[in-house]
Amino acid sequence: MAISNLDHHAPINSNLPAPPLSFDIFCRVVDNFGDIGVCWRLARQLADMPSGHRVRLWVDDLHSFAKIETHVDPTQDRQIVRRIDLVHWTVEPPDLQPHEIVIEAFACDPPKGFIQRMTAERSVWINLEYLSAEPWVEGCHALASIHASGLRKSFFFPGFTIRTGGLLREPKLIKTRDHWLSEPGNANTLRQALHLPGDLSQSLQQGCRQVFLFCYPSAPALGLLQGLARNSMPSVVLVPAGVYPRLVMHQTPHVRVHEIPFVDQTAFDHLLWSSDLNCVRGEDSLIRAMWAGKPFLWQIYRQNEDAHLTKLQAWLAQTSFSPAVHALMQAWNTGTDAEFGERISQIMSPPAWRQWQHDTHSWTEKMARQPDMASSLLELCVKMLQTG
Ligand SMILES: Cc1cn([C@H]2C[C@H](O)[C@@H](COP(=O)(O)OP(=O)(O)O[C@H]3O[C@@H](C)[C@H](O)[C@@H](O)[C@H]3O)O2)c(=O)[nH]c1=O
Repeated sequence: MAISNLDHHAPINSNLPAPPLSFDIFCRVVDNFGDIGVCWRLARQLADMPSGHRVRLWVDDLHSFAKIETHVDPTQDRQIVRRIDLVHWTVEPPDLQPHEIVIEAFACDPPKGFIQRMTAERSVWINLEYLSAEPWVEGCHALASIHASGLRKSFFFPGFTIRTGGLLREPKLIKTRDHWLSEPGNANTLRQALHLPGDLSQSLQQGCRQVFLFCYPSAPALGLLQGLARNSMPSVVLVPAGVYPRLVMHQTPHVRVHEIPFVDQTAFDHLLWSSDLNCVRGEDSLIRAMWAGKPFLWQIYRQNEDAHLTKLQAWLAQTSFSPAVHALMQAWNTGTDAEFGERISQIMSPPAWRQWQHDTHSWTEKMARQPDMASSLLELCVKMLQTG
């Protein structure tokens, strides 16, 4: 395998080529919503850029997609949603001409016939990798290998440092968040749209704690309720339907649990922004919780041989959280309900909570100063087009 490393920090030759560009993004939904979540965000950000890039997104599972984007019709093999050309990627995919840039998400193997046509078109081929904070990522970002077709395929690694491909962040996201939060009516409108019962909405308006819970079934969620119960402030825990169905049986008058419907990615952000504590999972919601800037717990997607725990440690090492928050995150991923409940109740003491709020806020600010992923990806693609 021939490997080359394109210097992605070198300046772009501004003469070549002129935007707008055209993109194919291939997405196979392996599990859950993270694969399509990342691809959809990326597709939207590219299509929304002022240059007016053309984006075509190939997705094999339209039903999962429709849960996080209500405009998607799972019965339609071709449709335009938010100016993006959607193709249902079936076992017999349509023979379409490849665009200039082909993004293969998470090594999902575009169709063979399509790759052959990419050779004729000399399309730029990028493999978008999963997010990891492990140190080796910096050394592998933007490396290329020569595929059997003769095409060069470059490996784009998102990440938390400037030597990686960065994190998905729409332009002015932090300003948009602050503007949305500055109008308290926005949170109320969101709660109405989620059909929250009047008494819960009222409690939240009166300052009761809002907790958003998006986790895997192995999370010590009962421990979370126990920890919240020990705090003097009442809580309302909002759980997307199907995420933890048994939890509602464990609610008390002091810690209420309410199932909410799945929402689109914009409303998902609003939910995170308006909550006091966010429990998130996987890859994409971690980043969204980070942009919300509120204390959050991350449950990492489980991998064979506990590889995910190494990733969790690598990520924690890059944050500026206290040892108590490190232990809390570890307990959220591997601890019992009792252990987690004890730790969360300790961290809810006012000084520890303020410290966590402060540390999350500063980490978010630091990350928001780095280049965002879509811009870095675009920069790499332009260089690839220039170098041929
Ligand atoms: C609950 C909810 C989620 N979402 C979106 C937010 C995210 O884009 C997406 C959830 O994706 P994640 O947070 O990544 O978690 P996930 O567990 O759904 O997806 C996982 O899939 C595996 C295959 C990956 O390897 C994991 O890393 C992870 O990405 O769903 C909504 O838009 N509305 C909702 O109501």
